Amino acid sequence: MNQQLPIIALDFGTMEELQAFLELFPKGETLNLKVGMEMFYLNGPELVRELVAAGHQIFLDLKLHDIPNTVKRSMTILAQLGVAMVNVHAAGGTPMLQAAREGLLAGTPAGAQPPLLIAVTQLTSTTEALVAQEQLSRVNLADSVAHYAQVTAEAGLDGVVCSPLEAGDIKSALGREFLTVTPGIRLASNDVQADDQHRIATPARAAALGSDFIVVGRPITLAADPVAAYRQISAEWQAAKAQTQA
Ligand SMILES: O=C(O)c1cc(=O)[nH]c(=O)n1[C@@H]1O[C@H](COP(=O)(O)O)[C@@H](O)[C@H]1O
Repeated sequence: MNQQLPIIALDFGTMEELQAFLELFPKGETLNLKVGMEMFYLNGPELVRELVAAGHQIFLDLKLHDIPNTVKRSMTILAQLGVAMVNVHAAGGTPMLQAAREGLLAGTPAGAQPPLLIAVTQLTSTTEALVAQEQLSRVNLADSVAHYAQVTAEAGLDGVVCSPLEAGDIKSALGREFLTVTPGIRLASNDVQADDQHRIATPARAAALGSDFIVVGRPITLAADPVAAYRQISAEWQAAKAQTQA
């Protein structure tokens, strides 16, 4: 998956809305696209195969969280779709994380690269209060994220989903190769519109903090001019990335 390009979250309620969105882009342009639960429940594997055939790089975001056997068998099936990235919840535990990896390897066609396997630490919609009061965590949100990242790395996965605010600490603790995929992206001009996200940052700040991939939905899909918003976010992300590498 091309780290220079934001991953666009395709969160649409109908296939017509999705098609209308994709048709805004020049024909043949390769995009990083995230198919999440909404689109997958609507049109499932067929949609994923179509997007892959059109040359796009797909993050299949189904956040698997179940017993190891179920996750393993499901991953074996998903690995056959030709996607570039899939995810699970780190809270599923080490046996489930390892089972996910085994399932992916078993299902990847001979000669093909297995999809990157990423674990969600704490959702970017999660707050300090929720971690304390509902998860009854003995540690704060940042420490919980760091711990889940450690567990994920030890289980042999490729990286985590976290907020940009936690990416730097995770990279310092677990190394440059361990990937951080960060949703919760808002432009400075729409910081006030955090929607249901609680731990947010701009594309530039996410790059400065060490994020490897940004995932962006509504700031692009709901923009008056989605392609212009995508270009603006891409430019900001790429410029800040280049600075961090200089
Ligand atoms: O795994 C994800 O992609 C994910 C994890 C997380 O912690 N937070 C999060 O927002 N996401 C996804 O990232 C996208 C963010 O969308 P926007 O808030 O519209 O930019 C949504 O499709 C979420 O499902």
